[in-house]
Amino acid sequence: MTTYYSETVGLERTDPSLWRLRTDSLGRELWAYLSPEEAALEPQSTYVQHLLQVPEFPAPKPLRARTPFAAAQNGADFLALLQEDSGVFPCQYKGPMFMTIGYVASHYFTKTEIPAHIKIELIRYIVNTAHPVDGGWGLHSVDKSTCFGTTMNYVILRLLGLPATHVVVRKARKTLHRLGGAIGNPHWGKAWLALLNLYSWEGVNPAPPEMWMLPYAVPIHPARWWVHTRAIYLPLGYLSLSRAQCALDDLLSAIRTEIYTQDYASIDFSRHRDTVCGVDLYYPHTTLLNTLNAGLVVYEKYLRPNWLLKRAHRRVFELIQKEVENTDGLTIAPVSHAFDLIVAYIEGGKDSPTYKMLYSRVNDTLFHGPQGMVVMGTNGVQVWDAAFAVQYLFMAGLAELPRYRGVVARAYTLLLHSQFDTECVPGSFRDARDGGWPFSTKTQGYTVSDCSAEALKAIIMVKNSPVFGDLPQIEDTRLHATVDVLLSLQNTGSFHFGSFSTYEKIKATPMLELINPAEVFGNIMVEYPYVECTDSCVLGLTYFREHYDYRAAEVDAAIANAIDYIVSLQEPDGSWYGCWGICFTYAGMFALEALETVGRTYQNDATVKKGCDFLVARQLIDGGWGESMKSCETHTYVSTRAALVVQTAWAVIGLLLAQYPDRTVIARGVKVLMERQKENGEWVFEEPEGVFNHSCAIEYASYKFLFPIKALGLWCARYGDGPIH
Ligand SMILES: CC(C)=CCC[C@@H](C)[C@H]1CC[C@@]2(C)C3=C(CC[C@]12C)[C@@]1(C)CC[C@H](O)C(C)(C)[C@@H]1CC3
Repeated sequence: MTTYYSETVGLERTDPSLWRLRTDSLGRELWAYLSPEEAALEPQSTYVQHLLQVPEFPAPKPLRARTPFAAAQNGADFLALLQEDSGVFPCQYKGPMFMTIGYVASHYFTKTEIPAHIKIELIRYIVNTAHPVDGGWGLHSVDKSTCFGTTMNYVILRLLGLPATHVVVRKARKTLHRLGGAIGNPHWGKAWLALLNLYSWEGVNPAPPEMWMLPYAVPIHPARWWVHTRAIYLPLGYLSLSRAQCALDDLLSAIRTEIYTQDYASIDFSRHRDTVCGVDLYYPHTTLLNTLNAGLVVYEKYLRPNWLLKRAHRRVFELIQKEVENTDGLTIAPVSHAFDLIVAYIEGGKDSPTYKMLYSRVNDTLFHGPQGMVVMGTNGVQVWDAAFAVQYLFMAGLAELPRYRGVVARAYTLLLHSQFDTECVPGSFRDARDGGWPFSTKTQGYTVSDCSAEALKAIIMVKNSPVFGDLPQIEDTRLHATVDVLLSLQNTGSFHFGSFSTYEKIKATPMLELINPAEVFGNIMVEYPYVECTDSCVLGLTYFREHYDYRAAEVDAAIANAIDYIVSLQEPDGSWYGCWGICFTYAGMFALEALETVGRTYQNDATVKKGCDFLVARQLIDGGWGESMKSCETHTYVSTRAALVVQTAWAVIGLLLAQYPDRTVIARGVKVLMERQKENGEWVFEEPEGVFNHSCAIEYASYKFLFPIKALGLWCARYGDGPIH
């Protein structure tokens, strides 16, 4: 078993053999730590055995794959061991380093004890992801150390019980001081510190909740903002309005003396609302925002009438309660969940229904792993991975083989259980969702355009396969409902006509980005057009119309407009910028795949030709492709030195689907996939595969199986099986 840094600095660990991951038919993932007696009665799944490197894991011992099809099968056999009975392919959806602070700070604020086995593993994860040189933390796990990341994770370690003298804490404190101390935190960091009484609300920029009381018709109404940003600023508005802080105690008093480079009492926090450490600052304030903030500070201090303050509190809490109802207490993601939990605690205490519903979901985003436990970016990747697994096993010619029937059937069943069949509560500023699919689980409650389209395509593949006729069938009308949702999501107004965004249409001007107060993320204020989401929606709709003629004219128009949008978005050099996967390789694959569904190939289409030539020009000496997270931040292609499996698979898929003519180019990529595959059929983690908001890396653990299997299968479909020379 690997010895982790945390063990070398004397930190305890829990017993890997006592952890169990429990998933249910809705894809909920909950970790449990059993007693030895209980553990003896409930065997560990092969997924958990593999994840925690438990020796009992029944690693396959296949013959070394000599051909692409054999490699695809070995990969699929290994993937099957990573699927739970519920159909879920669980994964530690990790990368962002600013999620766990919510879990720990909300427990501390509400004086709720965190169980020891969770504490131990939360500490381990943070210690094991400390920057190897300076011991700090960044915005994400492969980032340089930043003030935000280092402060948040330093405070967590101290709140979870590590002493200020611990070597890890000392080293991180040194880096925090080198970064100018905690005074330089971005907005969300200042808010967390203020809630913990480690900072003053005087030094936090306003987040006026009164905006929620405006008529919806107002163009900058917060209900028109991106779902994640509005979900965070809703409770944050309440908390900054009430200046909520937990009582000062000895531990907090000590931390106050550790995280600043000057005496706490001497800090005039009101002068530091805009103080953000240079390395953190990805998205500086505009003059407009600074002017607005200055005006709001005066308004809050001298002008806001008390009756309005009370009304605003009421309005915000009412909307939080609706969010809780729409998501069964989960809320859209962990950052807002933690803020909402604190608001519910202030409003009604631990016995209030809203607090109880929120707290019942507090562990839904906690996920364990060999380095320790972390709060994930969402409550999982369930629908997204299941939809790809079903599709790609079909595309690789494996799905209908007896040995993979179970894998497909279980993933398909999860998809059936995950389709939305209710609408949100009235007055929650949410669109129709009946028929849509989420990224993670039905409980999370938020339709995502590309997840709905990819799930639709997966479902139709199974529905049309004779091999799966005995599975529960989904009515055609339920698929029509999906198309209704997809058609309702396309941007058909004046913003980026024909494109698809993530959760909703673009509802407000991208000019709102001028008042993006988060400083560490780009493009979070409103919905944006995304080439990947548009591509996926084309894939879903073109596959749908091959089998159904429901709303045929509108589907045709939606596809045509989307294709025009995709073509219009191509850069002069033939690339498309990817926002959710790293980066031009990811978006290039998706775009070429979408264009192929409408018959555009290398031979007959200039856009496709340029797209392929862009990728081929970046093939590495070793025959593969590799792209760095730096591409996302700089908006230019930044190659890695050596190939990465997932991006090589993406490039191979794009070139194959575009019918790129030079077989040898693609063969070199296929060879990399086969060489990187381990004896037992697995591909191992190399680099984070995903990104969001231009600046934060996030890992998609299933991609290293899903995309190579698809690439190898598509190669065989085009060139037949047989040794690659
Ligand atoms: C800046 C903020 C608010 C941070 C909180 C984290 C969220 C915003 C992230 C975490 C996971 C995340 C990247 C995700 C997405 C949006 C932003 C998320 C939810 C979406 C749904 C966007 C559409 C993408 O095609 C895809 C479906 C892959 C992802 C899934 C993960």
